Amino acid sequence: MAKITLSKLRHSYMPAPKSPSDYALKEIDLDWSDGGAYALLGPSGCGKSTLLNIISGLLVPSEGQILFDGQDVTALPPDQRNIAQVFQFPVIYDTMTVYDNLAFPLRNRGRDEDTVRDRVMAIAEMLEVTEMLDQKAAGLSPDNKQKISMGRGLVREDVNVVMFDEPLTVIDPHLKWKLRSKLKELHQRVKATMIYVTHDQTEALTFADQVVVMQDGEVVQIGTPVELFDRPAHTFVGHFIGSPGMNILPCELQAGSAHFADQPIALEGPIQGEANGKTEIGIRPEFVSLADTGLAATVTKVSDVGRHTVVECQANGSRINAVIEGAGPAVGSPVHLDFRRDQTRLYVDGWLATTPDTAAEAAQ
Ligand SMILES: Nc1ncnc2c1ncn2[C@@H]1O[C@H](COP(=O)(O)OP(=O)(O)OP(=O)(O)O)[C@@H](O)[C@H]1O
Repeated sequence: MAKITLSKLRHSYMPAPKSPSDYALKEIDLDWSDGGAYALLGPSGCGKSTLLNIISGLLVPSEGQILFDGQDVTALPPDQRNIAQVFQFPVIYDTMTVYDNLAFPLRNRGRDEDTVRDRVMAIAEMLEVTEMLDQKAAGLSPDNKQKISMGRGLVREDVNVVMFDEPLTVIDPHLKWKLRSKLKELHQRVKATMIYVTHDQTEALTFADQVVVMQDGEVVQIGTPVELFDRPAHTFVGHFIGSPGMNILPCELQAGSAHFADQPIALEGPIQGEANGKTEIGIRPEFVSLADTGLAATVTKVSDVGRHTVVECQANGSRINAVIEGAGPAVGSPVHLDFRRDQTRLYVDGWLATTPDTAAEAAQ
């Protein structure tokens, strides 16, 4: 396994790129540490496949370098990078048995049959497919075919990185959660460096220790699932992660305080920098509550989502979601909303601009 470094990486599909918008990947500097479980998360078109293809060697970046354990591999073709890849659709040989499919990557590299047997049996046991080893792959369900495809990616111990590209696309929704947790468990057992590419936040947050969130060719935040939820560095992360996502409200700054709908809104702490630009308040629905006083709003929708209720409100032309316990008020009711102060953040031009009030925290 290897540490992977992306240094000053940029890529444009255009022959003579000029402005930043001509680049599918804007400048990316990133370290993927040896043995880490990473997810690359972002909406369609943000540049995930471009980045994956650059790491695997299918694409040579317009600028910058890729290093494996400090060694420059930017110009190396895919077969010399020692990478395993699992794709959206199963890549297996239908006419071979499951055993031979799993053994293929090892036999291909000339491993002796004892080593092949040890590895295949270990991977089959981890994936719970031991009883299928003698079956022809052609007869397997799509889920099991994809499991074997994952097994082929994991069977070699000497790869630099295992990359998964939206691997659960073909999996039945009710089996997805099973394979998601299986992959997490597999990472803990095989301890390989793994990069999991997805546009699905649940998949990313279940699998990864560190999630790299991309938008429009840029990495906007790298963090643990908890960090991304607690302190989104950008409104995009706040909105993209969470269900429903963070409430983002336009606001004005007056003498250093944020005002929404002509009301002062207490922020978590001091504002860093000049705060020149578009100012917005960010607060997660989990920290908005219905109260006797506070921001006046009207309930527009109430959704019972199982463990809690999402109350959607309108205030001053903005939608504000609150997540509450128990039944919600009737649609059309006037309500007051209270924002938990230590969770109320300010964003300037999309980027987080407040820091926690350490004095208030210390007093708690
Ligand atoms: N071969 C290509 N030629 C020109 N433009 C491309 C090419 N491949 C991708 N792009 C553009 O580069 C940008 C990033 O695309 P990319 O496929 O990397 O995103 P993605 O996040 O993987 O999206 P998806 O999940 O839909 O595959 C997009 O604007 C896309 O249109």
